[in-house]
Amino acid sequence: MEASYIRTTAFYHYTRKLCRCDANSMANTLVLRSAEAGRLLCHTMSTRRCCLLSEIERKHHTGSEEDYYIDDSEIDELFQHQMPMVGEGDHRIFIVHPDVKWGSRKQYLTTANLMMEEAVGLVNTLQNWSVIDKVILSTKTPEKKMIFGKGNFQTLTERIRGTPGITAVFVNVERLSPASEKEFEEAWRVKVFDRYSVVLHIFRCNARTKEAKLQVSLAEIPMLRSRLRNEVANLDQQGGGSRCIMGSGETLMEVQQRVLQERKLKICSALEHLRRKRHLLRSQRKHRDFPIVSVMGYTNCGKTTLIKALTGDAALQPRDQLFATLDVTVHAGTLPSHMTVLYVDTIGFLSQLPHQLIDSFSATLEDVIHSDLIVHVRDISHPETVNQKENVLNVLRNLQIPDRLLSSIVEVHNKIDLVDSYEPSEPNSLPISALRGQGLEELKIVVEEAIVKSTGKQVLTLPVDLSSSQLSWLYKEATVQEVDVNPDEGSAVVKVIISAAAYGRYRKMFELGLVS
Ligand SMILES: Nc1nc2c(ncn2[C@@H]2O[C@H](COP(=O)(O)OP(=O)(O)OP(=O)(O)O)[C@@H](O)[C@H]2O)c(=O)[nH]1
Ligand SMILES: [Mg+2]
Repeated sequence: MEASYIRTTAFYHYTRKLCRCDANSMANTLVLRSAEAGRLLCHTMSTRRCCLLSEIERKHHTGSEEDYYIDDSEIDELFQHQMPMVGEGDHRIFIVHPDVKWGSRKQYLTTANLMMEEAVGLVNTLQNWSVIDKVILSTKTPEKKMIFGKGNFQTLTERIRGTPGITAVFVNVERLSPASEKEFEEAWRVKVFDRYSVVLHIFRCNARTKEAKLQVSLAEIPMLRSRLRNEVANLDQQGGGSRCIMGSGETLMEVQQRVLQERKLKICSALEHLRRKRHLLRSQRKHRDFPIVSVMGYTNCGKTTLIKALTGDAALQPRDQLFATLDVTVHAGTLPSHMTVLYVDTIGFLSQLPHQLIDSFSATLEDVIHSDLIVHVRDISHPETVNQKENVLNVLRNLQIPDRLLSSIVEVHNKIDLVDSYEPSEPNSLPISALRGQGLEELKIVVEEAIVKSTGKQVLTLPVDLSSSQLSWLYKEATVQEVDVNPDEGSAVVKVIISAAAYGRYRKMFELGLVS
């Protein structure tokens, strides 16, 4: 039987299968087997989901409250069924770092050795992944399909093929083009990953909450798209990929792209739902007038450890792992004046993190834009600490963080316990050890001063009549620092930190005598 006929028949059965899907079944994993190639194109598809999607899309435009709701089991299902980008199980990795020696692509903020160290760190973060061998190769054309020159590529191919046990090669570039990936996989006969796929896999392994799972699923879509393009190009070469599936008027590529587009729409809708919920929580927090401090920094610098030390929140779990925190979480702590602040723990930064990945997670960082202060934590014991700082500041600028926040950042030098005879290298930075609890009281004082400044709160001394509800009102709406009671007169002098809005309300209620 002619090969293209077999393919067309396979597409036909595939389409029929799509149409015959039981509308009540939650998901149907459809496997298209291209008979002669023996390849599997597995794609998850559910007719019910498609209906749901159009419904979501429709509601999206009408904008009613429960529009975006997708229950937990559906999110889990979506997350589980989306193809894991780098395969399951163990990997023994060969790392290649293409080093650009000059030109616009050269990394001026770092060195090839340090970039390689970071790549090793990424691999070691994953359970059951290990580095078998690694090499730094210079290149002039990192953007070209082949990246490496002919001679280098040949030597590299021989070395990879000659090293037993390798299951994948990690090319330490932000993103490989589908063509390069295909070329390399054919030459090296193992899977090929780039920074995007490895980081995304770490995210996938660490995603615990609904939002993180949805964001990972969203970030995976561009990879699924390019993989699909590769698969269809392969079939095309064999003469059938872009043909219409019988009777449908759509090619396989178009069907698959549509499925992905629909999936993307669904994820975006669910994220929008969660974002709205977060917005509501944020406005409730604001209403309660608690200042918000966002704790940011490079991955593994000690953000979670610091918040744990400042708040005593036992639920926080610092881990010696890249991207241990994938969700924004909020934790209450107290400053020296007894003011309650909310510390926001954020996702860590990494150099050369692909933009699509940042985009997917930037929604998570929305809270930062609405905070009153940013604390930038630096791992001062890290050899790359200066470059890491630059990287964090660059990302913050790109995230459109307001100038008022950028200009008031409190910089913290963490892990001083790991640095022999630490000497402050920069003015206005605070040395601490979050792990050992060093420098935390000083940090709290600085945070308090910065908060008072940024929120426009004022420290006031108010005379209070103890027979009225003034004092309890102040305890509720402001931060009471000191109460000096005069028992004979039944009054007190109270030192408070209070916002302009709360003071306005106070005056209206008590000083103007409306309430006693
Ligand atoms: N020696 C020392 N280790 C620290 C200090 N602060 C944090 N660590 C360690 O650094 C590792 C990372 O800490 P985390 O608090 O999880 O770092 P993070 O910035 O939240 O990391 P991500 O969430 O992955 O971005 C853990 O093993 C901590 O115990 C410190 O002051 N001194
Ligand atoms: Mg963390």
